[in-house]
Amino acid sequence: MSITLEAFTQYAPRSSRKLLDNIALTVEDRAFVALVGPSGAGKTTLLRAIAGLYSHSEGTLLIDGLPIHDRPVQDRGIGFVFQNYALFRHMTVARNIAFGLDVLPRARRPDRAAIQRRVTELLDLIQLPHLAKAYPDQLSGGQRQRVALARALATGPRLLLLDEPFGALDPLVRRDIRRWLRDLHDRMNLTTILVTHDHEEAMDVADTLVVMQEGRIVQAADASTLNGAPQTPFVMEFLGETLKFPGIVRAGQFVPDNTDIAPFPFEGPDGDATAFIRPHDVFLLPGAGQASVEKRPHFSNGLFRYQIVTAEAAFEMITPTDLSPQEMQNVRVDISRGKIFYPAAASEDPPKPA
Ligand SMILES: Nc1ncnc2c1ncn2[C@@H]1O[C@H](COP(=O)(O)OP(=O)(O)OP(=O)(O)O)[C@@H](O)[C@H]1O
Repeated sequence: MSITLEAFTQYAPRSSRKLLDNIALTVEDRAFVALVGPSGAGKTTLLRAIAGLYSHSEGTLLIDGLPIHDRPVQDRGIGFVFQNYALFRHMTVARNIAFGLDVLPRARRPDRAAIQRRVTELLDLIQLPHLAKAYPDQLSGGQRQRVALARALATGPRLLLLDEPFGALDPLVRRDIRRWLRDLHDRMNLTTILVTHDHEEAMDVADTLVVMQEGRIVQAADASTLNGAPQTPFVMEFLGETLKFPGIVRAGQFVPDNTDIAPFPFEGPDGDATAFIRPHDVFLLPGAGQASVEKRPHFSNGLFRYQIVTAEAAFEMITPTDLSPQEMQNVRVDISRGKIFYPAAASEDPPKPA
């Protein structure tokens, strides 16, 4: 199922306040898209708008090429899973899954045997056939979340909208269930939109990440484009630990204010600018400067952290190399893999909430 939003603006109820501002987004049929961004960025609002849950909007919202409100709710083919998965506690797992079919108008409702078959299929799909008669309180968080997904899938939706569905799960279960979800998405030819504030989760599971800030989309791209070519400082900082070094672009070079950081070639207009860089893209030039380096006690995923102390600032870098004492003396710092932003790029970011 494809979704197209053009110049889409969503207002708060009975107010002229814009919750979504001039959204342009295309989600192709069978795509897996993650909406990411800080709290209050408008992720849930956008998901609910796509479900057609709001009025009071302007612009275009098409589902498979048709305005969403032209279709009756039951014909939209949308399954929704919320963060708190809200299973009915007094119903068994099987009844929870059957719920969406049980409440269909009589003319559209499958007969009892067909509903039973569908529930059995879905229990197999979520790998919980033995828990048909269990109650939600008897399940783990991961199992409950799978039941919530099965319930959303019962009516055969083509579009799955998921609002922070893994929020309550521990990290290992979270990773397993999102891989499982991705596999399910592929096997069932679904179109899936997932809201998460966890960009690593989004990169792990989605084809496209839509980065939101203050009701707007700041960049929509695959993970490697976002990492390699973030469009604004906000996107770069949102996606991971970032070091910032102010300086100036002059005659084809970026010259950092901090003299312990080596200038490097950069083609761009002359003027004030800031180099943004990930700590693992920082390198050292031993014997070329005055900065000192100290090893930090943290070691994880085969990576070492080092504290670099320059005359002007101290910051940390990450490297797989266990540096020798010689490599840690009188260093100059190489940040030539950094991304340069001019002040205008920063001011294009919407203001941060107070
Ligand atoms: N019904 C409403 N009336 C007024 N303001 C609203 C309404 N719903 C949401 N908002 C506001 O819209 C903004 C976006 O909220 P939304 O829940 O979409 O953000 P989010 O990115 O999903 O955040 P979170 O990660 O915290 O869930 C917030 O400032 C919120 O207060």
